[in-house]
Amino acid sequence: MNRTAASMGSLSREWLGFQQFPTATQNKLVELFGKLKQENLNSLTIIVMGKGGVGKSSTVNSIIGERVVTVNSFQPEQLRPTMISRTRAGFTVNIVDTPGLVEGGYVNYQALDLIKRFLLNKTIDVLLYVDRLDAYRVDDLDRQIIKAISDGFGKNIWRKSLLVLTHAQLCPPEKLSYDVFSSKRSEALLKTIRLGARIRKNEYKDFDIPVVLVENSGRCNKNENDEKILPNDVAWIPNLVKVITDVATNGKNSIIVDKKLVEGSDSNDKGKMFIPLILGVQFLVVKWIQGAINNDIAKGGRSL
Ligand SMILES: Nc1nc2c(ncn2[C@@H]2O[C@H](COP(=O)(O)OP(=O)(O)OP(=O)(O)O)[C@@H](O)[C@H]2O)c(=O)[nH]1
Ligand SMILES: [Mg+2]
Repeated sequence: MNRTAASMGSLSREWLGFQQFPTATQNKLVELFGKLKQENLNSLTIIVMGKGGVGKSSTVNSIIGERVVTVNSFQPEQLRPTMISRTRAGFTVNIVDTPGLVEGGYVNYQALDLIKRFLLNKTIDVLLYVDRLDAYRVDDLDRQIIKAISDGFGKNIWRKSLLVLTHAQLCPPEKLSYDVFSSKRSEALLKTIRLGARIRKNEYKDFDIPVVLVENSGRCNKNENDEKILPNDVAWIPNLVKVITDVATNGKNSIIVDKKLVEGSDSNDKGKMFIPLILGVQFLVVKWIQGAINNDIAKGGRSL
């Protein structure tokens, strides 16, 4: 487990943005990284995925404490994945920002393929699946994108994942309290993740996906220690990093992106093998229904 930044094939820089964090946050992060180092983990590779424009790049910038990737309000920005590596006191964080997986109403399978190729020979320790807290619906597209991630990286990636909800400094609609609103939104998304990843009821415990709320806005409220806080008073940056380290050390295997994974699991091609079989079964079913109808007509004719 002694993967260093050098062996990841990346150029790791001193983490200058770290000093931007308030002292209270810095102390908490140093403690968390210290715990990881005690477990012989000297680096973490985090990948950030989700639909377009949900705040992936903003979240990467918030974690690093610098504007390392471009944030764009009105057009899809990122076309290919980028890896940012920062080292602080012997601990390296590698974080991979990716292009949105849904653009213009469709799952962008090409983008997913690009991400897989980019990650070849890397190990994913944690997946941040990002969406917005301030949205009110989940639809079939959400399920499709989850399914695409599962097909691409294997269902087990959800054992190393957390759900990150941005735009968390909101006033809930109607009379809902903040906590009730955010748990309703989280539950709806978790349900979709279980559905899309085909996680069965008896597996829920094994695929326990934590939810973390995030507010990337510069106008985020702060506590007396100058840490950015949510309406429920949680200092969210140390909380996010804490949950990331929890997931990294949850005892489940990290996802190794090898050649087999990149080339072998093209589910579209796999699906094609079954087309003749499906057509055959369809043919038999149609024949059987036709037979039944003919039978009914024959019987009906007699009873008239
Ligand atoms: N208020 C608020 N705005 C946010 C938050 N996160 C992101 N934004 C804004 O949402 C817009 C899109 O953010 P990005 O970080 O570029 O989103 P993205 O998911 O990286 O987008 P793509 O790379 O195009 O897929 C920008 O205008 C951000 O400033 C947040 O937590 N709160
Ligand atoms: Mg982006």
